[in-house]
Amino acid sequence: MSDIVLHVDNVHKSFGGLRALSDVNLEVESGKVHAIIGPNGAGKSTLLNVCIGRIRPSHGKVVFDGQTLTTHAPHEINQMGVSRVFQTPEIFPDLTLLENVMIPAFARRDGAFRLNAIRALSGESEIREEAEFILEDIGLSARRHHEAGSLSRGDKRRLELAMCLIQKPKLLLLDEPTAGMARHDTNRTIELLQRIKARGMTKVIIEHDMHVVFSLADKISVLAQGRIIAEGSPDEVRGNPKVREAYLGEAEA
Ligand SMILES: Nc1ncnc2c1ncn2[C@@H]1O[C@H](COP(=O)(O)OP(=O)(O)OP(=O)(O)O)[C@@H](O)[C@H]1O
Repeated sequence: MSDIVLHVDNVHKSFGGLRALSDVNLEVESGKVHAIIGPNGAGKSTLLNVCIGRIRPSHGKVVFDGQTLTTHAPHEINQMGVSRVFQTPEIFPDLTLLENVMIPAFARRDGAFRLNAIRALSGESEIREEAEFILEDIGLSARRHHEAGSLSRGDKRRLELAMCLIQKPKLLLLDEPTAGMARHDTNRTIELLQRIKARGMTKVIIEHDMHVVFSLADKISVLAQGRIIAEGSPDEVRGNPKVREAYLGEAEA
């Protein structure tokens, strides 16, 4: 029997007269990678932002692990076990990579970022060890004492992923995790996400790069003009003529 951890239930979102999402329903299975694809302006980021509490839907709700997310603030949703990687990395450029990865661990433990407590970090050996392990895992260990602002865009995105992983989320939401990366960085990120998948973490991923989508996704939902127009396994979606017309044909042309 399937085990659904995330339900998007009849979600609508309008910005003034513009309908960004219309009657969107999704079911995300525990431990799986669920990709959301679609052309530019389809509503993918809006949907992700509804899931993390940054945008309130005009109608409908999102339920995660039996709790309604749409009535909670972003930091409360984070405390419930939902982490996200944004299109533009949200890191602390003046702090070292190690400090960047340690801070969200305090947020997970204390319920808030303790930016002013950086000097106390050295005493937190358990969290430091965990952060060192994660930096090793994502291949940034050699630069752990460098300032995060000195990293390339691709490495900043991987650092942000590490900042999510230390929170041990039950659900990880990724908004174009490989955007702006060179092919070898993209492949490293795919390999990292495959390793995380093997550990059973549920993921929702928005991605334009079909190589990434077909390498990772168990299920794909296709959004076009704010509506889900197709859903299924990668093979089902690849062969769906509506999808080819709305998106894949365009991407593969
Ligand atoms: N805050 C906002 N105010 C007004 N319109 C918005 C806002 N956010 C998004 N939109 C509009 O809603 C629609 C969906 O945008 P969204 O960013 O969710 O699409 P997307 O599928 O993520 O696109 P892309 O792939 O280009 O990132 C677009 O027409 C966009 O211009």
